Amino acid sequence: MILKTYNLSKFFEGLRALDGVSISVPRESLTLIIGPNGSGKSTFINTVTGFYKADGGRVEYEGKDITNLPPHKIFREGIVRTFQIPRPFKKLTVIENLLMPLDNPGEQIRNAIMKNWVDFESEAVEKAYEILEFLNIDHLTFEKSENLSGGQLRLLEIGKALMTDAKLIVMDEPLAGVAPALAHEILRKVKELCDAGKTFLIVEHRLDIILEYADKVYVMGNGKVIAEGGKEVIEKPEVVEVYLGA
Ligand SMILES: Nc1ncnc2c1ncn2[C@@H]1O[C@H](COP(=O)(O)OP(=O)(O)OP(=O)(O)O)[C@@H](O)[C@H]1O
Repeated sequence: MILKTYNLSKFFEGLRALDGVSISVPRESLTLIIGPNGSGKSTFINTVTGFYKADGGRVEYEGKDITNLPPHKIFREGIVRTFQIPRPFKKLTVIENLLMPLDNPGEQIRNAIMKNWVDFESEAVEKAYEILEFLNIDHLTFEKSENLSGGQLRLLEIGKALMTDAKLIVMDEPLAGVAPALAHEILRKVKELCDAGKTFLIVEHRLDIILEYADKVYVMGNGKVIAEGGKEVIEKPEVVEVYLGA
């Protein structure tokens, strides 16, 4: 297991947003977290990646306790979180956005704006081109990000995550606003990346599209894990019930 949580809890003014969540994320796989609105999925991801402080429990990454480390330290351990709302710098091109590091953008933003390409290491530039090719968006290399479709923006987000060399990529609703054909393409790329050594932890609502790609599924309800298993887990009565009740 690359990531494990033990009884992870997070309270908001008495509300148990996470109520003792224990999950295990197998290496080089796609682990999916589903559940109705407000069940705690985003809170879970935010707590694992250090954006929220846990009120109880433990997070282990590669066997190391990373509970409540600040986000930049968790990032350095090898976990990258892509955001629910893609936020590339709109006026910059795709390649410029890729060359912008996720952890410490300050100096590099200036370089990109000033077009100081020489300041980018040629190794990074080469890697960016390889990633664009792999993601089939190399025709957009010099396109301004504001001209990208929802799905293309998600691919750019994945590209940014790949630039970091993180082993675990955490995504919140990567298919929101993405047309079905491109959504499937994104997921096929995710699976290829799993085969190449990456691990994905994904929160997603579009079960009709994503379920067939999931290696492991956790279902949340009211801040707890109410079911886990393969894709057939959604047929369990307790899962149907939690969705109906929501
Ligand atoms: N920063 C916050 N402050 C107060 N309450 C919060 C905060 N973040 C989340 N909550 C509450 O915690 C509960 C779980 O919310 P969370 O966003 O984790 O659910 P979710 O499963 O991701 O929902 P959705 O699918 O709608 O994104 C909700 O009741 C929500 O209102």
